[in-house]
Amino acid sequence: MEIDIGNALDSVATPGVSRATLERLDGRVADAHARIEAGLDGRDHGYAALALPETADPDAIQAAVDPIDCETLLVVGIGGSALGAATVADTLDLDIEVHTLDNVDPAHTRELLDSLDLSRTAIHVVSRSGTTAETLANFLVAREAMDAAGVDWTERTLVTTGQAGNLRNLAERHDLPALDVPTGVPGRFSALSTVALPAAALGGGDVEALLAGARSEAESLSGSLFETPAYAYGATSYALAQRGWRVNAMMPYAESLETFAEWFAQLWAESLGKEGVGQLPARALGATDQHSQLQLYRAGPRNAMVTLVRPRDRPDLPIPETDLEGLSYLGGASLGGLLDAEFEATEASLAAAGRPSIRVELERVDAHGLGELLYGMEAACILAGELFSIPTFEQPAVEWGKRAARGLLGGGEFEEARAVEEKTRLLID
Ligand SMILES: O=P(O)(O)OC[C@H]1O[C@](O)(CO)[C@@H](O)[C@@H]1O
Repeated sequence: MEIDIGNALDSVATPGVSRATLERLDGRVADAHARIEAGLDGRDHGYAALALPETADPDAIQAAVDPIDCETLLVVGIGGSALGAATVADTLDLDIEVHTLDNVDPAHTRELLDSLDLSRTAIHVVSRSGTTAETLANFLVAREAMDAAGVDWTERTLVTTGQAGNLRNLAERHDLPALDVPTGVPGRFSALSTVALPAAALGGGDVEALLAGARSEAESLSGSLFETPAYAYGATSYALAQRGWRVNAMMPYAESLETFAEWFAQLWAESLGKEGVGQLPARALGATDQHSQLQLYRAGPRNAMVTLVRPRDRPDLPIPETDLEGLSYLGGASLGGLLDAEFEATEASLAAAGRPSIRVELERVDAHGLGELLYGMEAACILAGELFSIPTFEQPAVEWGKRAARGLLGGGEFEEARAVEEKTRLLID
């Protein structure tokens, strides 16, 4: 993963980051790296995520999926328990279809289950806590659909969960194959583990290359942002946030990385959105969102930095020659050439408007490249969390709503549920 922070400098963006600021910030990066290294070595909660390229066990994951014969995998999970697998499945060319059930929309769940040949479908149900209502509800619905189709779901279900919890109990009661979530790794940092790698292993994806890509990023971690791409990204995003750029539009120029932008959104929002700080991650796609969101990023409030991601090498498709008026400049070019021109033009257009962007380049979008990107962004996020001085690995703010929903469903007495009923109303219809 190569990072170019040139367009975040104050010679380009207003306000941008001066080189002197980056030099000063590098002192704090060295301290943060020392903290990260100690946390990694001690396998401390959260930091343990950065050890996954070493601690993940691809053979155990392969052994868990080998008995499963399917054409379709249904990943039932939410947040970090779904986005990693969805990113791996949407980025890599797997030889199975992977669907993610990560919401409780009845119409969507019904439609998805009806569209599947359940006799050729396997379920990977994932929940670190083992108690997440949406995941367990969807699993109960999916297994009932298999029952109704005369399919033995116990033969086609793999579980990834913690040592305890409803899902662990269910796995034990039905003797389901179960993998452990990695110890000390919050969901949003767990893609390179038993949480998302089973989808890759089941679909013939190159798990070793994914981990090798992550390992190459791990080896680049050092005490300086000027030598560590991930830290350059994290530190510069932090410095831009401190200067009012509180939105981070993640804009990959590859359709296969669209879901990666969703994965990044959880990582960045749930890790850094605390104590009044953080950056709002916006999901964008290049070149498509040049025609929807770019107007705002160039001419709206001066609060959005853009992260532009692209592979240097990609399969291409020639544009046929044409004698159509005004189109000859396209004829003979290629879609990849056009996309790269769009990438560079968009980057330059932001600079021309004094708006910061960071360029992220991979050699190509493959298993190794994805491993680099996932690990690199995780390390960048952890570094940014150190600089923001916030508890990166917790997400206490999400619990209020869970208690309220549980109370509304009769799952216990929760004052939050009462607050829902006391909503202030001003109806206009
Ligand atoms: O894996 P679990 O425990 O089901 O949690 C799913 C997701 O829900 C959250 O806890 C937020 O509610 C995320 O941090 C997590 O990725």
